[in-house]
Amino acid sequence: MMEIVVIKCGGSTVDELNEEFFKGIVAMQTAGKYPIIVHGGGPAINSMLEKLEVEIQFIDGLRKTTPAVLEVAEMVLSGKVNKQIVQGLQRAGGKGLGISGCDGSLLQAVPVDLASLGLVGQINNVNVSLLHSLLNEGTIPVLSPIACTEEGDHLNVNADAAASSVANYMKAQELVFVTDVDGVLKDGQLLEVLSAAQVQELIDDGTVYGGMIPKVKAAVDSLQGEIEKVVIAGGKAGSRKEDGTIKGTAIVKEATATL
Ligand SMILES: Nc1ncnc2c1ncn2[C@@H]1O[C@H](COP(=O)(O)OP(=O)(O)O)[C@@H](O)[C@H]1O
Ligand SMILES: CC(=O)N[C@@H](CCC(=O)OP(=O)(O)O)C(=O)O
Repeated sequence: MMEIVVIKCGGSTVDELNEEFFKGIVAMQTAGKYPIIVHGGGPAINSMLEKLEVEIQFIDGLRKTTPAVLEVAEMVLSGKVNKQIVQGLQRAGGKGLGISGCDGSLLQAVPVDLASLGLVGQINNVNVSLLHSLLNEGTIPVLSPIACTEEGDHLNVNADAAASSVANYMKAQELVFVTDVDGVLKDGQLLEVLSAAQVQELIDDGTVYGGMIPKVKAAVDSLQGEIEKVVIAGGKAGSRKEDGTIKGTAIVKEATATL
């Protein structure tokens, strides 16, 4: 069976990803696994919107996406950030292949709530045969989270949710969220293992807030499929333990330890 690993690169950390990170992904492929990257780019979209003086608004962690915002989000995600990651892979000796979720109807979606959120989508299908062809060609697909509707309209999708959908439709073994913190923290301490129930407690008591909420929710959603474990980890070089393994929070179906 193909061992597929979906790696979500957060926009918060994309500029910090170094050669070691990309070499790690290429090494994963050399070891016989099939990595797929899904990336975000929230901070880069914000800075472009600011330059263009377009209003920025988030509702429950999702960007309100007017047609003007979509144009900028698509340009930044599928143009700038996507190619930055492809370049990182290529410099590390990998066959990075950048593709937007709209190309080949890779990510198909429906609007979440047109009236309040505008052109924001939730994925209801993934073109798995196209992704399998790309994997079988030896490429490392790099997906930007712009999806399309049956009518061919483009929608902006939260990248954590997009990564979780790709992992579920592709029946991935692992899903890793790479972000700008070492994992889920409580009082400054890294929580190494969390169950779905514990994740909900941490949201309810405010320990998990903001951009960490869609990540832990996407992690819990993914555990309903074949995936046994989802990891939230830091992408910076400093986010590694002394033995080189990446620090992180594993979210599992059932955790044994209490918080
Ligand atoms: N309990 C928590 N532990 C760690 N980070 C948290 C927690 N709650 C909220 N956060 C915030 O979530 C951020 C990561 O989410 P986000 O900025 O959306 O990253 P990304 O762009 O990688 O998706 C962290 O930088 C931190 O500010
Ligand atoms: C609908 C929605 O919110 N889309 C996100 C897509 C990018 C993203 O999710 O980037 P991060 O992973 O860096 O947060 C946005 O426009 O910011």
